[in-house]
Amino acid sequence: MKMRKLIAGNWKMNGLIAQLDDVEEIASKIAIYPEVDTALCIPSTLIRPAAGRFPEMAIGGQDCHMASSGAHTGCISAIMLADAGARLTIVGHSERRAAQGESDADVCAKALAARSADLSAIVCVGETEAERDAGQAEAVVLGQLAGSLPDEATSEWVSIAYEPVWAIGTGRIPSIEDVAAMHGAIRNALTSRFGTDGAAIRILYGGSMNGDNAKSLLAVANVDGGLIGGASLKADKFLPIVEAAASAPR
Ligand SMILES: O=C(CO)COP(=O)(O)O
Repeated sequence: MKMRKLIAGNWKMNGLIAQLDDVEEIASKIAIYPEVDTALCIPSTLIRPAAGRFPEMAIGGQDCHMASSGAHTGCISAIMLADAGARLTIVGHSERRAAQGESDADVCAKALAARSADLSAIVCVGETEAERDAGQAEAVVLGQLAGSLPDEATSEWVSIAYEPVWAIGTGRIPSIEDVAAMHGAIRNALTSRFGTDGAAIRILYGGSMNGDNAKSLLAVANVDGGLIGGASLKADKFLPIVEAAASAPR
């Protein structure tokens, strides 16, 4: 199925107010690529200033609590993200699954909380290196997908990000064949669970995507965009990925 590519940045715990100058550069150039959807998931402290200064950019959060409010010191709810001007949020990133012990059921509840606040959700899945070496990559990823995606998921508000844990921040990426196999397996799982709409849910690849490898990754069947960490922090590293998405087959 032909679909618009989505290139989303994940700044993680990086970025002070001065770094909004990079967002300004990105925001001023994305109009050159109207065929690509772009988003930046930035620290919560920057959402309000970024959304106010760059209304043309889709600004997002990187996590949300499953509850809308309450006694959860240090947490942020989806409705708070939306109130600050976010249009989307990442949920279930492997760094949170590992460091905060988030389960598939937690991620599922967070995705539903995002939906309730009218946010889109990027739901992340991905295997560790040990799991891949043991030949379990596909089973792990499909298991995470089954548990992390709510039955209410539709292509309107959900994207998947396949991020092999061992490819994040390492400069290593899977072979093109392995990317094709995993994205194909995810696509099959989506269509068997959600029918024709499952064919329209975007599946992003994440993990060391950069201006040099984006073109070949984005040409793979069922790679409908990218979730970009390190290379999203600087406009001159992020924009070449958007450009590669603009010229990639749809
Ligand atoms: O974790 C990632 C995006 O969510 C990927 O990070 P890198 O692009 O820095 O490898």
